[in-house]
Amino acid sequence: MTQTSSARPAPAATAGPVLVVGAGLLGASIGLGLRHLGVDVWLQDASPTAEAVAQDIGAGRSCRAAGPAPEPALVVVATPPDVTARTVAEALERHPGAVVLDIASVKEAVLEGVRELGGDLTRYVGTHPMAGRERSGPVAARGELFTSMPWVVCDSGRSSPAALAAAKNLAVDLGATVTFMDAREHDATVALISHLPQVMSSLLASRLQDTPLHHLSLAGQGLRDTTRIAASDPHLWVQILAANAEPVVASLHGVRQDLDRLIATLEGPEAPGARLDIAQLIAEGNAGQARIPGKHGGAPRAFASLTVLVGDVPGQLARLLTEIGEIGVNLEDLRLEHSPGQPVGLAEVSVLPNRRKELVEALQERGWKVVQ
Ligand SMILES: NC(=O)C1=CN([C@@H]2O[C@H](COP(=O)(O)OP(=O)(O)OC[C@H]3O[C@@H](n4cnc5c(N)ncnc54)[C@H](O)[C@@H]3O)[C@@H](O)[C@H]2O)C=CC1
Ligand SMILES: O=C(O)C(=O)Cc1ccc(O)cc1
Repeated sequence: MTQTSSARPAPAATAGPVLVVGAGLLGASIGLGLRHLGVDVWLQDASPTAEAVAQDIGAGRSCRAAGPAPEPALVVVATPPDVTARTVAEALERHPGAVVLDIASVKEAVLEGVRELGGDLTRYVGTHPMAGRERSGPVAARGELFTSMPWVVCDSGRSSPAALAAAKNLAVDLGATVTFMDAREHDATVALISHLPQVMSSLLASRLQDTPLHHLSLAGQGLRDTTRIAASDPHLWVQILAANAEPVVASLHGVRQDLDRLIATLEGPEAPGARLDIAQLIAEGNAGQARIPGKHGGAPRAFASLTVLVGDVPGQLARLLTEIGEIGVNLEDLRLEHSPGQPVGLAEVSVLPNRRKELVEALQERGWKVVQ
C-alpha cells in the first residue's frame, strides 16, 4: 500500500480531479499511484466499506464521506467487467466535460455495451493494465502495481485525440508502458497470454483438492509457480471468461489437441517414436517459454541462478543482498523459498551468467553456504 520511494516524484501529466468508480484492487491501486503524484482523487464504490477502506489507505477521498466531489476531468471505471459498460455510459452522461476510461480485462464486450447504451464514444477509451494480483479488494492495492508493466489502450474507433492522450498520460504517470491495440486484437491476445494461463492454473490446482496434505508438503517451486493464479477471485474470472469465451475456446482446442497427443503417446511409451514425441512436446514448451519477454518488456534473457542458504534470523536476507551489492554483481531476480518448520530459507539469486562463478566464490569466502 505504501510507495517505496520517498523522493519527490515527477509532476503528473494527468489533470485532476480524477473520479475512480470501483475502489477495489485496481481502482484503489490507481488512486494510490495518482495520490503519490499529488493528483486530486475521488473514490466511489457500490460498497461503502470498499470506499471507506480505499480512503483509509490513502487512495483518495470517499465521495460518501468527503463529498460532494468536484466535477471530474477524468473518470476511471474500475468495476467488475459485467457492470463496466453501464457504469461507463452513466459516467459519460453524468460528467459531460470528462474523459471516461475503463480498465476491464475484456475490451470488445465493454465497447459494444457502451455503443449500445448510446455513450459518447469520442470521450471514451477502453484500457487494460496488464498488471494485477490474485487477490481482490482495496486492502490488496499497491500504488506501484503498474510500474514497468504493459498497459493496453484501445481507441473506441471515435476516441478524440484528447481522450487518447488522457488514457496514455494515466498509464505513463503510473509507470506503465503503453501499447495501442484495437479491442478485438486485445481480446484475442489476452485469451492466450492471460486467460488461458488462468484456466490452466485453475485446472491443475483443482487436481489437488483431495490430495493428502503429507503428499502436498513435498511440493517444490514448480507446483507453486504453476498454481499461484489459481487463488484468483472466481467472481471476477467467471465474468472475464464468459465475456471472452470465443478466443479462449480457440486456445483450449489447441491445448486439447496436445493433451490428446500426449495421452496417446503415454499410453504406449514403449512404442516406436513415443519417446521422441514426448521430447518434442517438452521442447515445444521450451521454445514457447523462451519467447516470453524479460520482466520489463525487454528481450528474453537467460540468467544463471545460485541458491544460498539464509538462516531464519532477522536481517539475514538484508545482509545477503547488501553483500551481493558490495561484491558488485547486479541482482537480476530473487526468489525466496521457505518451508514451514525449517530453520533456514533458500534464496535463489539470478545474475548474468558471466558473473555467477565470481559471485559464488565471493559469497563462499564471506561464509555463505551456496547449495546449487
Ligand atoms: N484483478 C486483477 O488482477 C485485474 C483486474 N482488472 C480489471 O479491473 C476491474 C476491477 O477488478 P478488481 O479491482 O480486481 O476487482 P475488485 O473486486 O477488487 O474491485 C471491484 C470493485 O468494484 C465495486 N463495484 C462493483 N459494482 C460496482 C458499481 N456498479 N459501481 C461502483 N462500484 C462497483 C466493488 O464493490 C469492488 O469494490 C475488473 O474489470 C477487472 O477485469 C484489470 C487488470 C488486472
Ligand atoms: O497475477 C497475475 O500474474 C496476473 O496476471 C493478474 C491479472 C489478472 C487479470 C488481468 O486482466 C490482468 C492481470
